[in-house]
Amino acid sequence: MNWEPTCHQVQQFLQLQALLIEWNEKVNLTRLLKGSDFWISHVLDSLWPLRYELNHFESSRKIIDVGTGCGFPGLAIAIALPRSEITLIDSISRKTTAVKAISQTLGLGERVSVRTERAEVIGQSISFRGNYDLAVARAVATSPVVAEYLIPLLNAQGEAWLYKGRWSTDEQIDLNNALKPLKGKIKSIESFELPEGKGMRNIVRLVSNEQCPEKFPRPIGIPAKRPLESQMLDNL
Ligand SMILES: C[S@@+](CC[C@H](N)C(=O)[O-])C[C@H]1O[C@@H](n2cnc3c(N)ncnc32)[C@H](O)[C@@H]1O
Repeated sequence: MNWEPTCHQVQQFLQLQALLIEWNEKVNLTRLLKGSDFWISHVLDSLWPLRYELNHFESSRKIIDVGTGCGFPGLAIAIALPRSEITLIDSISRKTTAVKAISQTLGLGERVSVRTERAEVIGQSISFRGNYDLAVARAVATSPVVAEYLIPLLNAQGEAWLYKGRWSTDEQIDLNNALKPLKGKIKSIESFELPEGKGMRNIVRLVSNEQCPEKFPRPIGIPAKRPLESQMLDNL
C-alpha cells in the first residue's frame, strides 16, 4: 500500500492479533487470526480503501463501523488513523464486550467507543444520525440493506463505504434502486486484489444527495426482510 506504519502502530497491530487470539478462546469471534489470515484478510482488507490518505496529514474524522463483529474494519482504521474518533456497533453483546476490552487494552479507549445496538436503532437516534464523516460496514448484509443502515448516519459531506467481496451488475442495479428513496448515490466503485490468492475486494463509496428521509432506517428487521430494492419492484 506504500504505507509505513510507525513502530507504535505495528506494536498495536501485533497486540490486536494477540488479544483476538486470547478472546477467541473465550468467545467465538473469527477463524482468521493466524499469519496472513490476520494480516491480509483482516488488516489489509480493512485498510486498502484508505491507501491514498494514509501517508497524508490526517484531519480528525468521525467514523462509525456498523456490524463490527470482532472489530473489523473499525479497529484497524482506529490504529491506522490516530486522529480519528471511531464508534463500533454490533448487536451481539459477547462481541462488543470483547471489542471494548481489546480497544481499551490497546490504549484506544479515548477515541473508540463501542455500543451494543442494532443498526436500525442507531440510525434513528439523534446522538448518531447525521453525525459521521465516514460510515463503514464489512460483511454485514446485502448492499441495499447496508445502505439503509449507513446513509442516515452521514453528515452532509459524509461517505458510506460498503466493503464487498464479489460485485455484480445485478447487485449494482439493486443498490441503485435502494439508493433512490434513501437520497443517496454511488460515488465510486474500486477493486483491489488481495495478495496470496485471498481474492478480489471491492469498495463501494456512497454519498447523500440530500437529507435522508426520517422514515429510514425502518424498524428492526424490516430492512433485511423487505429490502428497498424489492420495494421498488413491488411498486412497478
Ligand atoms: C459476518 S459478521 C462481520 C463482522 C465484521 N464486520 C467483519 O467483517 O469481520 C456480521 C456482523 O454484523 C452484525 N450485524 C448484522 N446485522 C446487524 C444489525 N442490524 N445491527 C447491528 N449489527 C448487526 C452481526 O451481529 C455480526 O457480528
